[in-house]
Amino acid sequence: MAVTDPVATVDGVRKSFGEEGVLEDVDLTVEDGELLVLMGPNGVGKSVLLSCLAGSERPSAGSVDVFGEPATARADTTSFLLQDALALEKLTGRETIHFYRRLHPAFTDDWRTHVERLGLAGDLDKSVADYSGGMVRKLELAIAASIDVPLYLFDEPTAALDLSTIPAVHELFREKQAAGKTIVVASHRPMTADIADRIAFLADGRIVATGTPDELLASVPPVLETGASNASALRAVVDGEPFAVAGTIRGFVPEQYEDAVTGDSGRGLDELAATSGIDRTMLAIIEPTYTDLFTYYTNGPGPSTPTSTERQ
Ligand SMILES: Nc1ncnc2c1ncn2[C@@H]1O[C@H](COP(=O)(O)OP(=O)(O)OP(=O)(O)O)[C@@H](O)[C@H]1O
Repeated sequence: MAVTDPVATVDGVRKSFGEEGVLEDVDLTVEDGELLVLMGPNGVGKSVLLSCLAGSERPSAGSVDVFGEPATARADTTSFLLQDALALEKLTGRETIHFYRRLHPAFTDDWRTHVERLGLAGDLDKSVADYSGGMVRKLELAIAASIDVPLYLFDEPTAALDLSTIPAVHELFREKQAAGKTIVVASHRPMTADIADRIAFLADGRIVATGTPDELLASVPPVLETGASNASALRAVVDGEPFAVAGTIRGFVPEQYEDAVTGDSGRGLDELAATSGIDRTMLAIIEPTYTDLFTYYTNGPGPSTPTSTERQ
C-alpha cells in the first residue's frame, strides 16, 4: 500500500488566551482520507484545536502543518464548520446558502442533496431567525459540506440533531471519504465514535490516547457494574471514582484483579465482593461501552500522558 503524507501534523501545540491555558502540549497526526473523531470533556479545547487546524487560531507555541505548510485559513484546502457560525438570521435558509455560494469559490451544487438528505429541503424558504437549533445545524452542515475541499473540520456536526438524522450525517461522511476527503470531527456522540477510523481523546491539554474504536475499547480495563445503592462500597475496589450509567454504578477493575475477574474461575469477583462488602450476585463484569471508554480517558484513571493503542 502506498504510504501517503499526513494531511495535518500538530506538534507540541500550546494555546492560551491571556492567563488561561487551554492546550498544553498537543501532538496529533491526521492521516490522508481518514475520519478522525476528536473526543473530550466540555471546555477541554476541541474547538480550539480545530481552529488551530483551520488556521483561524494561531498556536501560542508549537506548530500545525496542513498539507505540508503552516496552517492558515485557506479556502482552497479546508472547510470548517464551527458551532453557530454560518447561519445568517436576517436571511432565509435558501438565501443563506446562496450567500455562501457566491462567496466561496469551491461551493458546489451538492447543497441540494445535503438539504434533501438532512430533511431541510421543505424549510429553505423560512427565515433562519425562525429555525430551531437542529434546523440551524442542518443548514450549516449542508453549507460546510457543499464546499469542495480536501479537508473538512466539523465541530459538533450532530449537536441538536435528533437521533434519526444522525445516520444521514454519517452517510455524508462516508461519501466524502469515498471521494478521497479527510474529515476531523469533534463529537460527544457514541454513534459517531463508532464510525471513526480513529478516535483521539483530548484531556488536560493533551491528546492522551489515539486508536481505532476497537483498539481503544480493548485498552479499557474490565468494567465492574453494580446497583446504584452500592456506589460508596464500590469505591473501595475500583481504580478511580465510580461513575453512574443508566441507573447502575460502574468502576474500572484495578490491575491486580484484572486476570482474576476475566478468567473463568469467578475468583476475582468473589474477592471483590468480599473486600467491598457488596453481595456477589450484585457484581458483574460488563463489556466496555463508549461511555466507559470516554470516562476512562477523560475523567477516570486512564493515562494522563500521551499513549497510543495503535499497532505499530
Ligand atoms: N477566543 C477565545 N478567547 C478566550 N478563551 C477562549 C477562546 N476560545 C476558546 N476559549 C476557551 O478555551 C476553552 C476551551 O474551549 P473549547 O470551545 O475549545 O472547548 P471544547 O472542548 O470544544 O468544549 P465543548 O465540548 O463544550 O464544545 C474554554 O475555556 C473557552 O472559554
